[in-house]
Amino acid sequence: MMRSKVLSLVARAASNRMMSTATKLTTVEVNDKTGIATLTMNRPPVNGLNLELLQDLKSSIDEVEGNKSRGLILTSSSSTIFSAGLDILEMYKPDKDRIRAFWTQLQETWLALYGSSVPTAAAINGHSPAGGCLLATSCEYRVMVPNFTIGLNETQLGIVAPKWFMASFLSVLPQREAERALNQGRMFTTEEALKVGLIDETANSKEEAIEKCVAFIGTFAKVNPLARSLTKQQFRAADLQQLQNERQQDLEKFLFFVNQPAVQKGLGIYLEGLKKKAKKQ
Ligand SMILES: CCCCCCCC/C=C\C=C\CC(=O)SCCNC(=O)CCNC(=O)[C@H](O)C(C)(C)COP(=O)(O)OP(=O)(O)OC[C@H]1O[C@@H](n2cnc3c(N)ncnc32)[C@H](O)[C@@H]1OP(=O)(O)O
Repeated sequence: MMRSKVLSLVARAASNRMMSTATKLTTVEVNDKTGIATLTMNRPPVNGLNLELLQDLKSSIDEVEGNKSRGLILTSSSSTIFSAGLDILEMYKPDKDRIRAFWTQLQETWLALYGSSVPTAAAINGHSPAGGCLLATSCEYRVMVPNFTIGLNETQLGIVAPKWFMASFLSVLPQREAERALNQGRMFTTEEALKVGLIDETANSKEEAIEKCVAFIGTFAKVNPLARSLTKQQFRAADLQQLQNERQQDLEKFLFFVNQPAVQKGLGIYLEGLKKKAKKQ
């Protein structure tokens, strides 16, 4: 390795603090110069959102809220996948207690991310279907690397995105665009996502995506943090309150829906298709 590269790695390590090492599925690294935290999902192969990853995500978001970071950038350790969305294995032939805990945790994680008091941005360095898109659209800004896809594809799996998934989508896209894309279960390429406004910028690499997220968060440098965060909360309060008010009904609806034989059959076929595709590669 060239000496300059070694020196730059040493300098970078010195200016970044690893905040959470106890959790294995996410890491939080705070840059000492910018004060911005990078939250990285690390559940190979596809960052499928299972109960444990959702728990780690929630505790990492809480950690960033608590450590006075100037902002939060959400990204992935994979070079091709931001997140494949909910881990379908949590929903297919589910364990009765675990699936309750799983959905409840998903609700909590969304409430924490969408309602976060710090500025949030997603450096989308890979595919981002369904729950992956939910995470990205829960942030305030999105920068995506080319040649990947993003969208809420639930109808393609024979499932229905709940109202709060739609709320995140609608905080980014105009209603007409959001409704059509959701009904179609449309996945957008990076270029299409930029055109329609689902993402804010493109970047040629994960590093560049993070730099652009840092620049976005930097736009708040001269804004009073309390005024900024209360303004954000007011924009998002109705969506957050709606889920808070309906959490139990939302859970029961999900359990009823996911346990329908037709839905189970559809999930089984979809999983089989994914596995066949993986074997061919
Ligand atoms: C009336 C109101 C009612 C309200 C009811 C509410 C009901 C709502 C319910 C649920 C909502 C769900 C939202 C979701 O997030 S569902 C998940 C949707 N995700 C997807 O469709 C993505 C599927 N995956 C892919 O498209 C690809 O895997 C991709 C992410 C593009 C990566 O491709 P590639 O790099 O080629 O990797 P492989 O396809 O080979 O996958 C590697 C292994 O990972 C497994 N895999 C992939 N995705 C998932 C997943 N989401 N869950 C579980 N497992 C997944 C895949 O099978 C491979 O496994 P293996 O190596 O064992 O064969």
